[in-house]
Amino acid sequence: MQILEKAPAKINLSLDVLHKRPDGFHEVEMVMTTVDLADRIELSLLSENEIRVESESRFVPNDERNLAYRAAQLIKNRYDVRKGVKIYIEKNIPVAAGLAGGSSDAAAVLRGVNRLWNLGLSLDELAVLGAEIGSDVSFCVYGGTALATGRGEKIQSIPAPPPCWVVLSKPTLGVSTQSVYQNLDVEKAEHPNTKAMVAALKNGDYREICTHVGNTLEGVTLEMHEEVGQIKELMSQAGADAVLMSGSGPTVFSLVEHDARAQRIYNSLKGFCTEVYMVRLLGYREPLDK
Ligand SMILES: C[C@@](CO)(OP(=O)(O)O)[C@H](O)COP(=O)(O)OP(=O)(O)OC[C@H]1O[C@@H](n2ccc(N)nc2=O)[C@H](O)[C@@H]1O
Ligand SMILES: Nc1ncnc2c1ncn2[C@@H]1O[C@H](COP(=O)(O)OP(=O)(O)O)[C@@H](O)[C@H]1O
Repeated sequence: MQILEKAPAKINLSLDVLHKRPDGFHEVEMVMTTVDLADRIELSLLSENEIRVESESRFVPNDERNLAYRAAQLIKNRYDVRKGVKIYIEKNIPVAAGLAGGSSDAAAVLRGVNRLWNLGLSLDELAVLGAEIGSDVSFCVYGGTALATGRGEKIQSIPAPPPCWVVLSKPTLGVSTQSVYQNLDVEKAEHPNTKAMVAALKNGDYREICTHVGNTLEGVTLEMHEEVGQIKELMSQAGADAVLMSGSGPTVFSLVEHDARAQRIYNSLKGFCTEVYMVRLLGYREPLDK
């Protein structure tokens, strides 16, 4: 028996950091949405009682360091499952990019082993488990568009943005989420208007969505890596409707309504960095088990 799960990347349409908490994490308000750039996860039963991870990507560890491995291990231990699983990861999402690739793989494994091992858990139950793996995993369990609060694990579904193109561009450097949060000065940083973003989504108002994109972490990563600013500049010059860094970066995305303009932005970025993608928003909760 083989199970396939699509593990899509996310972008943060807005990301506000409110304050640092006593547990070391930061309290956030994030509006997140999935895009059609996805890893493909294949799960199959193993005759041995073990977890095996395989991938052709040289950036992905094949042991406990892999979030997909940890997801299988967590659910196996919690529900005392005495069966094995082979997890094959076709890696298409850039790694350490601010696109939650690892978190989405972990979420896909939670959904997938739930089916493979006939555990009958709900998405809400999987999302609670996901929070033990990482702050972004709960959102990735559901996909779609949501307001994420707490340290990112409290999820409220909201309407998807109107259809548009998303052009993503990642400079050839990785960013550690932990170091970006460590270097953030919450008082001095810029803060987006989360309420206005949520209202824009509820109203299906594309222009207002573009007006209210914002990311409190952007200034920190911009300060560390000038390439991020250069990509932002190129995208704006090429006519993007909105330009923002996703998560802790370094990937920058633009939202674009018109096909020809999206293609122009894609082409102009291709001359600047190798990892450029032009994709559609997924945005809504699609059945993720294709
Ligand atoms: C910034 C965001 C925005 O979506 O995404 P990425 O840039 O990683 O994609 C997330 O908040 C990242 O979520 P995730 O990558 O799951 O983070 P975790 O593994 O839980 O935490 C990594 C480290 O980031 C810091 N951290 C994370 C989340 C949070 N709300 N406050 C924090 O201070 C902590 O130092 C933690 O040790
Ligand atoms: N399945 C996985 N895919 C990608 N990265 C993974 C995975 N499992 C663990 N990692 C590790 O997690 C770190 C962050 O990866 P990723 O989720 O791609 O970034 P981000 O949190 O910035 O979106 C990387 O250092 C990577 O080695």
